[in-house]
Amino acid sequence: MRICRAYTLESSHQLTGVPPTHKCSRLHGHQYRVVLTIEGPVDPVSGFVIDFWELDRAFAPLHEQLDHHHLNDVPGLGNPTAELIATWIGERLAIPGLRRVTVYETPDCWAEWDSPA
Ligand SMILES: Nc1nc2c(c(=O)[nH]1)N=C([C@H](O)[C@H](O)COP(=O)(O)OP(=O)(O)OP(=O)(O)O)CN2
Ligand SMILES: [Zn+2]
Repeated sequence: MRICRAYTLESSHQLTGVPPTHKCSRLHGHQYRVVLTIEGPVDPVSGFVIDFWELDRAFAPLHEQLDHHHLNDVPGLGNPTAELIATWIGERLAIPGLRRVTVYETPDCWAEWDSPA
């Protein structure tokens, strides 16, 4: 079974790996959508793979660091592309069964980090 939990971030950034002529080298912001995907068996007592509240607790410190912040200033996120934000989140979340972190930069553009395990 797979379950998913989505969070919203309002953050600014500018990309440092693109030429100065690229519009994303300039300061701008996005409403990011972060989706955590967890895979595992359904516990026969709780009926849960994992309690959504446990996901909230695990993600809260990262949300605190990212939401309403300039992402370039977050340690480890010097060039905050969707790919590198998804990796940053995936590498910092210790959630049993975490399979995927999806970061939507816009409704039409997203990146997916898959757990190496
Ligand atoms: N592979 C990636 N490509 C791009 C990324 C990225 O993270 N990974 N990021 C950007 C910029 O951050 C840019 O802001 C993305 O927005 P864009 O696609 O331009 O969407 P808009 O909201 O600006 O919509 P438009 O319709 O294009 O105005 C670029 N590339
Ligand atoms: Zn952008």
